Amino acid sequence: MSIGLGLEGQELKEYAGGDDMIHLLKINYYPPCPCPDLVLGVPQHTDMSYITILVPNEVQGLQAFRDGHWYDVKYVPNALVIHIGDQMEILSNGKYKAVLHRTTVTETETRMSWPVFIEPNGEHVVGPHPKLVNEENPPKYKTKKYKDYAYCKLNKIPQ
Ligand SMILES: O=C(O)CCC(=O)C(=O)O
Ligand SMILES: [Fe+2]
Repeated sequence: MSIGLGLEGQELKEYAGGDDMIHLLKINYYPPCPCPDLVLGVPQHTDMSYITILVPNEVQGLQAFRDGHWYDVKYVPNALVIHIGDQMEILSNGKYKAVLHRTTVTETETRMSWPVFIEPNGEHVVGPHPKLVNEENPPKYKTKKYKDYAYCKLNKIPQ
């Protein structure tokens, strides 16, 4: 991903916090629902992380939004799903876009997923990488501590 932005191989990871980055495992459990058309498992959102590495069980349910449509993210046995999250969008000054996604439920089957959110520690300051901004490409995002970003996002306060 670093090379994709024209940086050296390790530069993005180093600026993102290197080995101080946090790996946060969440376990999602979506039981069967009698009215699957009326509810969502998780409402639409982007993840706050840099990236999310997700292992789903075999029950279809994850959807991603693109060009005005929701698309099923097809279950592929033994494959990992990688989401780009908000911090990666910020770090790349908007070149990589955080993916809007949601989950549906079914009437008969239990879905589970195990996302690992790779994110900065709370004190880490995140903003567009200095090598990706200049006069023609001014920063599109504020630079702030991750804990302050998370506070605003969770409390729906503008960033
Ligand atoms: O269950 C899934 O596939 C996605 C869950 C999710 O988006 C989340 O926990 O942030
Ligand atoms: Fe998510």
